[in-house]
Amino acid sequence: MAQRAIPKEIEEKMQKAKDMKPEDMLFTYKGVLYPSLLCKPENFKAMERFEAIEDDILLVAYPKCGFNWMSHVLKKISDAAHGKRGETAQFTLLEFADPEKLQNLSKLPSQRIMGTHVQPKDIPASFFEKKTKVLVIFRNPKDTAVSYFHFYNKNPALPAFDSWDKFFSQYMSGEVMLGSYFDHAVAWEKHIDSDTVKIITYEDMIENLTEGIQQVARFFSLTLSDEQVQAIAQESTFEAMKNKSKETHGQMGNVIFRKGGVGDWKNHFSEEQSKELDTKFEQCLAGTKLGAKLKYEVHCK
Ligand SMILES: Nc1ncnc2c1ncn2[C@@H]1O[C@H](COP(=O)(O)OS(=O)(=O)O)[C@@H](OP(=O)(O)O)[C@H]1O
Repeated sequence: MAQRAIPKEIEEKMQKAKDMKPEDMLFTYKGVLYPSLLCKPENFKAMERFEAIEDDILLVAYPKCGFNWMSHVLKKISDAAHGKRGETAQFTLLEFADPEKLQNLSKLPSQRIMGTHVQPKDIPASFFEKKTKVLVIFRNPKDTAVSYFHFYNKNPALPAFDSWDKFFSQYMSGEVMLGSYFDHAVAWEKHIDSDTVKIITYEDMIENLTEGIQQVARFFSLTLSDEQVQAIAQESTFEAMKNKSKETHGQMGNVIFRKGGVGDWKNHFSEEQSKELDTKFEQCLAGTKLGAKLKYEVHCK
């Protein structure tokens, strides 16, 4: 039986979306939009006080950059390295955990694996103070936008967009859940030389999943045999994960595992939109290490 990645309680909360007006589905906290059904302002207050420890694992991603993929890979790596089978504690996003749940997280035995979609400035300070290792997965901004557009339209807990053009314009201005892709990218660029932060890209994982798994394991000082790496790679392809998604993600399976891969932006962007995003990328990330890592010329031109 595959382990559930989306807890039943989150699915139950999302059922309430049927009774909600689209305008009530998101709320603003400190200038950023969050999903009303899953986050509450008190969650963020409790997060500020959360105590990380050095051997925790924190996975961070802007929405649609490959969080579910990497969280699956991480759990498999941790289970294999620690000789467990599907036992690694199920984790939820820190911002979705109410204060009581966050308190309970504190009682979990190590090695805890946690995740978040928030910007570095909103990550509990203790992660940085304790030098906890933080893995960040990024994806090129054009495919991220397309994935996000479909997510908004398929996710019952988010207000649907009646056109790609409308979504694109809000994505560019950062008026989407979790804010601007570019604010996240610029913020992570400042951490790129840190020994405790590793940034990996979706596209590099697509190109060489085995190498991606090895890099992640090495970063967390977890030792895997070649056979274990191969087995994790086989269980972590898009097809393998999509096939199991009903079991692991319930009704959200089809919403999250949509198409996978690189380049779907070419089926959505107009030439003008493509140029607009090129200019924004140039302004925010040209000449930066994260900009180079994203291989924009290869994946976005
Ligand atoms: N194993 C594997 N291989 C390749 N691609 C994968 C995989 N698992 C998930 N995905 C794709 O990742 C996109 C979803 O991103 P997230 O998991 O970050 O979404 S979320 O923000 O947490 O809802 C979404 O991208 P799109 O298909 O382009 O929409 C998923 O299909």
